[in-house]
Amino acid sequence: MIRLPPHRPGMRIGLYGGSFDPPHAGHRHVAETALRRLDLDRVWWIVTPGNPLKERHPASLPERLAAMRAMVRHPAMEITDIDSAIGSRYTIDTIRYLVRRCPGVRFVWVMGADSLAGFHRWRDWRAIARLVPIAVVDRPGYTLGALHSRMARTFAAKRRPGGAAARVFASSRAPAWVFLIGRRSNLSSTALRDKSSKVGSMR
Ligand SMILES: Nc1ncnc2c1ncn2[C@@H]1O[C@H](COP(=O)(O)OP(=O)(O)OP(=O)(O)O)[C@@H](O)[C@H]1O
Ligand SMILES: O=C(O)c1ccc[n+]([C@@H]2O[C@H](COP(=O)([O-])O)[C@@H](O)[C@H]2O)c1
Repeated sequence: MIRLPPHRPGMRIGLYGGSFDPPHAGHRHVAETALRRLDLDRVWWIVTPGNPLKERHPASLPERLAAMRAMVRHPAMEITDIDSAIGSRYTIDTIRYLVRRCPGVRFVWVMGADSLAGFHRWRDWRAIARLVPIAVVDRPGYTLGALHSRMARTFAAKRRPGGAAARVFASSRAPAWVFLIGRRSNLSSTALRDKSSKVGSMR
């Protein structure tokens, strides 16, 4: 059995999965927004060995974990390799595993607006939505696509308010989702990779 970060029944824990190739301040913004606005006790970052929908192979897992540990220094945030430790490629499998392993913990899946826009392409996406509440942090360029996505339309009646009421969102019964609007970040890993390859080619 793999070792999980400390947890106990009743805790509200955000699960924030990603490629993080490389991690950037936009990722930190998402995790901090979820932590604060949903009044979470913890955010567990879950570094995927590889997004099943992306063809490009990311940097090695140890490299990405090291970069994230250097960037994320917050007592309520845990950087984990849960996906690879349990051999999961798909989010549904990771969430099922965690829900079974941690009875009484209130998990919330956390993601950016671009992920909501394409969520209906994820394996068993409806099952994910029925298993845990989902919090979505807005991202420039993706607001409309997210709010008109198949997931948003399918579960339109299950959308919860994102204002002060979001503080109790983690106790919602799934399916439930919230769209957190506010300060936004336009950073992306693609832009950072492009920039570093340009700098490299100028040397
Ligand atoms: N600037 C941002 N604002 C809101 N959400 C973001 C932002 N950047 C990333 N996210 C979210 O963080 C999670 C991990 O994203 P990911 O590691 O793919 O970063 P990315 O910048 O989108 O990378 P890439 O450009 O390589 O696709 C996803 O849920 C994504 O929606
Ligand atoms: O389970 C799926 O089918 C699935 C499809 C696409 C993305 N995901 C997950 O979504 C998270 C964000 O991925 P990414 O590459 O956008 O950072 C990460 O945890 C992936 O494992 C999951």
